[in-house]
Amino acid sequence: MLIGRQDELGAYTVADPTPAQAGEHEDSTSSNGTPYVIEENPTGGMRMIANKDFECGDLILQERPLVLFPLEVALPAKSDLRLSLQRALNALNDAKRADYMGLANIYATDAFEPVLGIFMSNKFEFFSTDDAEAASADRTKPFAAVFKDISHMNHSCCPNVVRYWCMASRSMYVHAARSIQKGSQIVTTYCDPFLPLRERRALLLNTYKIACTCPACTNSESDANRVRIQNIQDNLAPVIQWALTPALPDDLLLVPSLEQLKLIEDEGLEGTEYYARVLRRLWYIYFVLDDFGASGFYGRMLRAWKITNGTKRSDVIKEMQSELELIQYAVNRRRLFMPRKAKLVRPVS
Ligand SMILES: C[S@@+](CC[C@H](N)C(=O)[O-])C[C@H]1O[C@@H](n2cnc3c(N)ncnc32)[C@H](O)[C@@H]1O
Repeated sequence: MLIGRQDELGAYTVADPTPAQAGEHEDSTSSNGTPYVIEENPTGGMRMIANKDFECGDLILQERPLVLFPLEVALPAKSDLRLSLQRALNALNDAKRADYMGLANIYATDAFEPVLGIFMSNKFEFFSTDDAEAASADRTKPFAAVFKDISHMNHSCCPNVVRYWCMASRSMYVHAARSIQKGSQIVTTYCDPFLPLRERRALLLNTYKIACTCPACTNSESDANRVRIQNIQDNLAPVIQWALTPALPDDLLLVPSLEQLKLIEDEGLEGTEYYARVLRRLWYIYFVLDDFGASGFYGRMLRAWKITNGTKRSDVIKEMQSELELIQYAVNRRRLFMPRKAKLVRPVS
């Protein structure tokens, strides 16, 4: 069941969810003081800065939007959008309306009215990960929303966060995709980071008036690196095959997997599914090699990645437990075919 009411133009009014409705998602940040601050950017506008150190997987914030629309309502060409926005704003209290009107408006000099310009400048578009109603009816229905804090996050093609929408709690979750030091800027991506540089450049300029200067946009090898990353398969067959063939070298798959991991980290794309693919491989490979320390390390990273990307903790644990059984099976079979080590013969005294 969706929470809140939807008016005839599609805007949702946001009602507080009960804990049960809020669903089972990652725990909140328990930090001393605020985990982030919004401050002026020396190059103009505002930005979000980490106010503490975050580890990969940490929850940075969970925020409910000021306004939320199905995307079909939120297209600027829709003449209803202005009216729908006005209604949504009227439903907010004065403080929240002031928060909305205080957000950046990159279209201030264009023909858009301020409420529209602010919406177009600050909206995030997303799919719901857990809306049972949408899942059965129309799983592909996207939404757009504007947030008081999240909308201050600037763009990078090497984002240090991942975000997902939880329909049950009507909120956006933002997790650290890698370690973020206190004082660093918290940045998300406004576009598909795997688009070629030329296409990202055009999209960012046309839609957000951004000339991106992130590490990926200033590295002439980044496009090729990102193509290589997209070639990483989600296929465990080669790992199982290797595990069942003890004659193959131990590092046959380990070396390329560690290289892939480094490539993704160098490109700042830890939040993408390709990172999870490599973590999963490393978790398997080290397990087969009896290096449980390293296997556990990558297994924990994979678990954090899955939770960070919106899978419920209990589902992740179930998923990973049944995967472990598969690895254990491969390991047992491998042992059967391993050459027995010669027994030590004690000299007869
Ligand atoms: C959703 S707002 C982000 C927060 C905004 N900087 C503010 O002042 O609240 C989007 C706008 O921020 C600016 N922006 C975001 N990322 C940027 C980047 N990487 N470089 C330059 N400007 C950026 C652009 O003006 C963009 O249209």
